Amino acid sequence: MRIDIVTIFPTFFDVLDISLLGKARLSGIIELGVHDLRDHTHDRHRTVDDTPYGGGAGMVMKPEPWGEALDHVLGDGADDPVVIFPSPAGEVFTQAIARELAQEQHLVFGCGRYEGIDQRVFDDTAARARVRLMSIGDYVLNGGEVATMAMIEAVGRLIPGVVGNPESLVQESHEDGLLEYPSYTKPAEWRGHAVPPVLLSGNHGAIATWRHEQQLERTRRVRPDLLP
Ligand SMILES: Nc1c(O)cccc1[N+](=O)[O-]
Repeated sequence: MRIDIVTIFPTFFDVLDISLLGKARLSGIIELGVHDLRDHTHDRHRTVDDTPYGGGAGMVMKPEPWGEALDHVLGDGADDPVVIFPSPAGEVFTQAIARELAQEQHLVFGCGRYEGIDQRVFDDTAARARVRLMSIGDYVLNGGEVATMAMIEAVGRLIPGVVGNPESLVQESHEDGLLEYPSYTKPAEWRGHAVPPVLLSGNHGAIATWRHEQQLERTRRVRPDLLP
């Protein structure tokens, strides 16, 4: 998979050189390009924003630099890219969407800042690529970089070969629509807290039953909205 990111803060993504995603890049499983939007400006101040038509507070990101940057990143579009713009006005990013995106050949993330990106950038891009505005939650961030990082991690770890043991992807929160069960490791007793005896029983059937019951109880208590 190829991932491209357009941002005014390219060094924000230096962290993608480490850990699992860094290894995936070294092994060629993931190819990453980070592009500075200001490289697609042509004035002395490398201007990327301007005042909003219709008035209002804040600044809006200009269409020209975005148009040029996305022309560069999308190329002829032969690999059928999906262009994702993190936005509070987007569809909610879920594990199911992460699984969908992990099947794609080419993802492009457009990180907006200020009051957002001129709408015509979305419209112009949608004429030549699949465009999705995506939200990671109902709260206010200063831009799309943090959301992009979260989505890249959620998608990247699902790409075959990125996570060493694929089994570890199966029993996780949201993977089966439920929250994950509580986990324990040695010692069997710690500060007066004992590990649930069933986990020490060696009875795999009973352990599986207990874990599913814990998932249901936790989901009912914390995230009843996830239950059918
Ligand atoms: N919530 C938010 C925002 O306020 C700004 C950019 C992106 C997001 N988001 O992805 O959720």
